[in-house]
Amino acid sequence: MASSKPSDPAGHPKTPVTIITGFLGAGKTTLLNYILKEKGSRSIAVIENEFGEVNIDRELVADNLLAKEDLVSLENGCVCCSLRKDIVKAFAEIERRSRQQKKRVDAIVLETTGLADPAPVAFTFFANPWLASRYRLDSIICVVDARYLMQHLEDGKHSDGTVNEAVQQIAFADLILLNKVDLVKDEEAQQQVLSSIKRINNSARIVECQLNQETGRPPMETLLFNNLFSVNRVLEQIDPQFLDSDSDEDEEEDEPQSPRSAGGASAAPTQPGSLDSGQAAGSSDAAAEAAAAATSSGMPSEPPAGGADAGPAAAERTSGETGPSAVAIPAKLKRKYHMHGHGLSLSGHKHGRDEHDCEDNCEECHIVDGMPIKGERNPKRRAKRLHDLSDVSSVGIMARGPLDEYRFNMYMRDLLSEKAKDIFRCKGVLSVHGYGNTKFVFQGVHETICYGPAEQPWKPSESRVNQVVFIGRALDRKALIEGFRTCVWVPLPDGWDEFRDPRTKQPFYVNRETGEKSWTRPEIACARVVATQGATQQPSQLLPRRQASAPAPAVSVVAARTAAASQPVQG
Ligand SMILES: Nc1nc2c(ncn2[C@@H]2O[C@H](COP(=O)(O)OP(=O)(O)OP(=O)(O)O)[C@@H](O)[C@H]2O)c(=O)[nH]1
Repeated sequence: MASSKPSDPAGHPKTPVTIITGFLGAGKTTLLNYILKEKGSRSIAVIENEFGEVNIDRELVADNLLAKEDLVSLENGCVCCSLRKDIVKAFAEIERRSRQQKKRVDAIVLETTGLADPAPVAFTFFANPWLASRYRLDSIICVVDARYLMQHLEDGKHSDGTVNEAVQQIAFADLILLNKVDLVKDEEAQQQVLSSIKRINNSARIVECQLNQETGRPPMETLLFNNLFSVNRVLEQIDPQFLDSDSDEDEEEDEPQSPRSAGGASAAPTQPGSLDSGQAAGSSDAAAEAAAAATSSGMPSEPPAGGADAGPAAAERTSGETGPSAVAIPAKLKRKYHMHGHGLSLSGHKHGRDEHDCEDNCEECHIVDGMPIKGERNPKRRAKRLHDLSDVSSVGIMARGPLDEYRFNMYMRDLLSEKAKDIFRCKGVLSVHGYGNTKFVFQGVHETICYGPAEQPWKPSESRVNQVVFIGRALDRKALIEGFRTCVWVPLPDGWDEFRDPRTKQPFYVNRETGEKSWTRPEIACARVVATQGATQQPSQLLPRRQASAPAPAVSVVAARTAAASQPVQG
């Protein structure tokens, strides 16, 4: 177990897991930061999943963590599809770290990307014996953006049967935080949002809130350790096939491999996503280490009922050999699951060769205690649901050097005036010229955009790299990068000073010697003159040497393109 004894007020022996879901920009990280700030003496580990090429959330969450080891990042993909296999590895990594540091973990919060379908994520806690033996799904919290919900529901309508992420997120929620109520003043619009939510999910608790305001947040005790997740509710009201396997990915390789089964090979995450190895204390084989640590460390660990305490791989072995596994599910569910899985009667069904009763345990059906055993699964699968993100991509940009405030504002203004509908989300961490050590955070959800200082300034040892990510539909990668490149501040040519129009804040430039005033930044004006006047003017006369020879601002683009951007993926 991750902890010596989780301090779960409900008295559960398993560590509770809270999944935070909700569309891009709804307020998930704001909620997570609130939880981390208000957690009191509880020790909370975080698994944070980021769709974008550049991980901004890690930066935004890190300040509220007691230790950087409390955060495991799953980057550049969705835990519901491309990174699904990494969920178990992330939990194993948390266990490895908590053992190493001899500290308990009371609860784990998993923040999914705004494009994730929570169903396959939740399913993993039932399908994977190792996870199921040590963790319980406490609740799925869906943060809803009151301002953009209607647009997201409408945008997500697919005639081809693919998943609408916004609908799935609400449908699977046990608690819905209807956030940003401050942005919807119109009562009719508020009612429309509320009734749309209720039409999708009328059993979840809905709490209207304003997560970015101290006075608008729900009480902490309603968020964690609330034991709201109910498999029965999911089966009865949302997805009768919830517990059926849904993809080939649930096969053997779903598990982190044991050193034995993998021949010592690394279970390192595969592209496009990656477990945040930067903070993984050098471990790329989290599962193997967890297995080793479990047997060698002096850390007390919970003995799960199924004897699956020696890491995920061991759980795989024991559940297959000795059963029953540690998975405890209600009798009603077992029956339901079993009926599902077989599509036959609860007992006395045919296996092709003989007929027998196997309600709870059946070697032939690979059912132990009513649950499928890893790799020896119930053969019936639910129809695959396409989690189609083929037209959604992310563009990550990293640039060294402070930004020119005005140019960056203009760049964003022009971009959003054209593409706000398609840019679902943009965010970044910025260094801005003229603001000393202040680190700026920039957050955009469609056309709503805001900048503000981060909780912590740039540290002296920190490399000041601007990091920005855009997530949306039909993004023009080249234009985004080129545009951003022009925002990096470069020194003025000698003899020029910058001023600001007091009303519009637009900068203008004055030549000290000649008194010439220009609204265009001199070095660009000079370059244009050169271009248009050709050989009649020498560039070196117009462009001061310092400027002419100044190195181009280093703008680098994160190489990997989000996998989901190029092809539909299963989830
Ligand atoms: N007006 C308003 N803004 C809010 C509220 N809650 C959060 N925000 C802002 O919404 C923006 C997005 O918030 P995040 O918490 O980063 O959203 P997210 O769901 O984590 O975003 P992704 O992880 O990118 O999907 C930030 O600028 C927040 O400050 C609120 O109640 N009202």
